[in-house]
Amino acid sequence: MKREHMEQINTATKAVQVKKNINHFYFVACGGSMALMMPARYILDCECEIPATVYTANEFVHRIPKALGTDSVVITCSMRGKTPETVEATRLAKEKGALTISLSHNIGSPLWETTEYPIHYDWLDEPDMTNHNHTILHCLIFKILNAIQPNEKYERACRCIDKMDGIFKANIEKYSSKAIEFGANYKREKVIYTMASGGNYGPAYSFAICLLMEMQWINSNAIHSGEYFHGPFEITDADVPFIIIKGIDKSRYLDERAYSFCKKYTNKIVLIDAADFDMKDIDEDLKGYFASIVTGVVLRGYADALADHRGHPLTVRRYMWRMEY
Ligand SMILES: O=P(O)(O)OC[C@H]1O[C@](O)(CO)[C@@H](O)[C@@H]1O
Repeated sequence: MKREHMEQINTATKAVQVKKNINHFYFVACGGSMALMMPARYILDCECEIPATVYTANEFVHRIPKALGTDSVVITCSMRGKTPETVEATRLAKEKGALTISLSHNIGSPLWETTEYPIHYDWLDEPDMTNHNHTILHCLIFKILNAIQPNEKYERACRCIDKMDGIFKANIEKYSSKAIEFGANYKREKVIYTMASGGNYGPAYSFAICLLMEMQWINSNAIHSGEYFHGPFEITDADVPFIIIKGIDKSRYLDERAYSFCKKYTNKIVLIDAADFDMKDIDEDLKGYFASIVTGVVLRGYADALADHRGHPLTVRRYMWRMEY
């Protein structure tokens, strides 16, 4: 990881450490940037007694959570740093006295200027993927955990961060032919559902709403594996495609149950099982947490292949950033 990224993370962590009675961690962003925060919230929720919630920025702004105040830590994220809802949520949080930390690819953006503790991340043109948003956020979360409740586990987690570039690349390679197969076989589908739970729900949600709906104009919905049996399973049929993620965290059973049922009624399932990920050198008790960000990277490969086979670049939008909304 680049030195400036680590310094920004350490500065933000120190500011959190100074707060003695943190009442709530709020993760606030929009779309893909919000989905990015779900695995981070999952880690905090599993490891720490302080409540953590993910908000879409405009709901945060309009609802203004009652507990938001001087004891709160608000972590916001925006790739371009210009999404008005996210900038406003950060401004509001600061006004309420909360500690604000913001991740952005865009130094000097409105978000960067609004927040107290900005953290930069690189994106696809940076070869070392430990500088990308997912790993920067994981690093921040484990550093915060270690600052507020020191534990050798979190120190080990911080050391795992350096190994993630190799792990991402090994898994991109491992899944590259499967991704191409997916692109070729699914290019004419009008609808593709995703299903996951636990730390993998965020990547599944991001794939559904951003990569399929926004960037490919393919109908989709991210179904929570636990919720599948409470409505969505009624649409299961031989011609209804699903991408099912089986995680290796505490909710794996939910994914296995959904997969077992689904596969009885359709063969149109693309299964991505995190147990097959190449996670060498990651400590056993931390694999589940890191696998969720590998899922996102693997899914991105599937989206690239789909876009390629459809001749529909991921950059094309009809409305986003083009029309008034
Ligand atoms: O991360 P930013 O710059 O706030 O952008 C948010 C927008 O980008 C996406 O995450 C992906 O294009 C959208 O879902 C969302 O509207």
